[in-house]
Amino acid sequence: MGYEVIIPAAGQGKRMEAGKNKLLLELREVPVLIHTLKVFEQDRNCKAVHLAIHPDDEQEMKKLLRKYGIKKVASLIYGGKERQHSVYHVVKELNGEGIVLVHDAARPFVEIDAISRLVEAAEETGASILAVPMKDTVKKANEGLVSETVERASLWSVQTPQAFRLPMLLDAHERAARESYVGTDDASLVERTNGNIKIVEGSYDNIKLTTPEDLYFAEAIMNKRMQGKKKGK
Ligand SMILES: Nc1ccn([C@@H]2O[C@H](COP(=O)(O)OP(=O)(O)OP(=O)(O)O)[C@@H](O)[C@H]2O)c(=O)n1
Ligand SMILES: C[C@](O)(CO)[C@H](O)COP(=O)(O)O
Repeated sequence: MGYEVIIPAAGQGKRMEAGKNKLLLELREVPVLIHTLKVFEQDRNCKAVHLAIHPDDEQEMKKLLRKYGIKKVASLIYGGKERQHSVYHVVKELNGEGIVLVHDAARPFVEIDAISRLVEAAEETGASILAVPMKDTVKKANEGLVSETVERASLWSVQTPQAFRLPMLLDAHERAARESYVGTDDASLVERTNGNIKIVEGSYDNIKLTTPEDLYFAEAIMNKRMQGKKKGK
């Protein structure tokens, strides 16, 4: 059940328009990055955290790790131009055949129960992803005109963490690098190597903080969790 986790945190958060890496923004006076890292600090199955960072954030992030007593960060590695490059820079440094998770630093609301179900699935199939059923109707379009409505029953909104046996993840990244393929998640690279990827149903709360309005959703999720705690849930 033990796993290591790669946390890409080397983005610039351009769509958040905060003028700095969105991971340094605070939710209830704690930086987003720390909210995310605390989940893995608290999960006893997490053996080590590997953080991909931007050189410009290095000092600030190191300071935060000390301030909040984050102990499981085993390596800090400079990321690359795209998220995928940041993950690859870390994957290359890891050893063994165990389960490795990749989790966006910008998803602070993932829960330990979901991580455990994800890891269990990856132990069976070699790869698994968290996802939720699509709620919207999705259409394809050409130059602003609808060309097709996609069958919703088979559509999932994909989240992180995503879990893989390390050799499978490494092979997929090496192949993508050789073929100059850039995908928006790690599973899309594994799909190209014909890996079987199990979908594990997650929670709609596990949002990625991407644009400014996501901060309002984040506040609502934190409120809901506080209320739950007060009621002893
Ligand atoms: N070159 C990059 C780009 C992104 N990420 C990380 O990947 C996660 C998901 O990416 P996204 O939400 O797109 O973050 P940003 O790239 O920071 O945002 P934007 O695209 O709006 O600039 C984030 O934790 C981000 O820090 C990364 O490690 N390296
Ligand atoms: C990996 C991911 O969070 C899964 O939903 C997503 O694909 C990242 O994409 P983005 O382009 O960085 O928002």
